[in-house]
Amino acid sequence: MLIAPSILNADNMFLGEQIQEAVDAGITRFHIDVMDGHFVSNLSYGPQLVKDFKRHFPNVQAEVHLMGDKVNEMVPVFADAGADLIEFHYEAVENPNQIGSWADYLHRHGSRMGVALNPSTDVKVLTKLAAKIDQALIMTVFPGFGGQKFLPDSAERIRAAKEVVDAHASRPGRRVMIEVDGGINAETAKIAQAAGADVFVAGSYIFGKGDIAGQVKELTAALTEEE
Ligand SMILES: O=C(CO)[C@H](O)[C@H](O)COP(=O)(O)O
Repeated sequence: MLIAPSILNADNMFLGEQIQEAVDAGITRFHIDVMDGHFVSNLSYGPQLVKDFKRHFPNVQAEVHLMGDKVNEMVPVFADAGADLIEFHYEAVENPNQIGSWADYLHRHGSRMGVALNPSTDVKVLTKLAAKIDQALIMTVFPGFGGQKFLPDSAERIRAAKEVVDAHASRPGRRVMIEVDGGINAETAKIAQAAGADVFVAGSYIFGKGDIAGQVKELTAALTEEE
């Protein structure tokens, strides 16, 4: 189980301090939402943010969620910036048969690769990708903005995605992580976990309540408590 706070809801004027507070509370990976104003109607960060992040936090993972159309241009840019994992949208790629070669490219660069699926995309598309990718990001809201509500059919989609990746992960022991993103709080994280999620992206729940360490603690407790 891994919690990856999305910095989208952090206070940009105090970003370093807020990341440090989450690190001190036990966070080892951050989710960096990159939005192009076209694939989604919002704008956010660029490669300089990833470079600065890795300069200040070299031992903390930077996971980049590309919400943009220009996958072929952006993947190398963010790999060079030092991203530890890059995930782009299945809906944004022109030719899904090329996704496997991006996995090879990123592995050669020492990064990992994920594919993100919008709530309206059939998780069966993962069948052909599972042997190559490291992570499947199952969006639990439509991408673009933080602070939305976890979609009610998400548990079913997570369960179905897990079944597909487990069945097609190429060799025994190779595990494709299932990540969820959107509307994650202590309650929805447990629903997602019960359905098979491994990585939990939370933005407003961690950064929007004025007590980052307390929120990390609460989410960690919810995801580790015995039933
Ligand atoms: O990808 C995203 C938006 O497209 C964000 O990571 C996500 O929405 C996190 O915010 P919150 O936890 O507040 O829903």
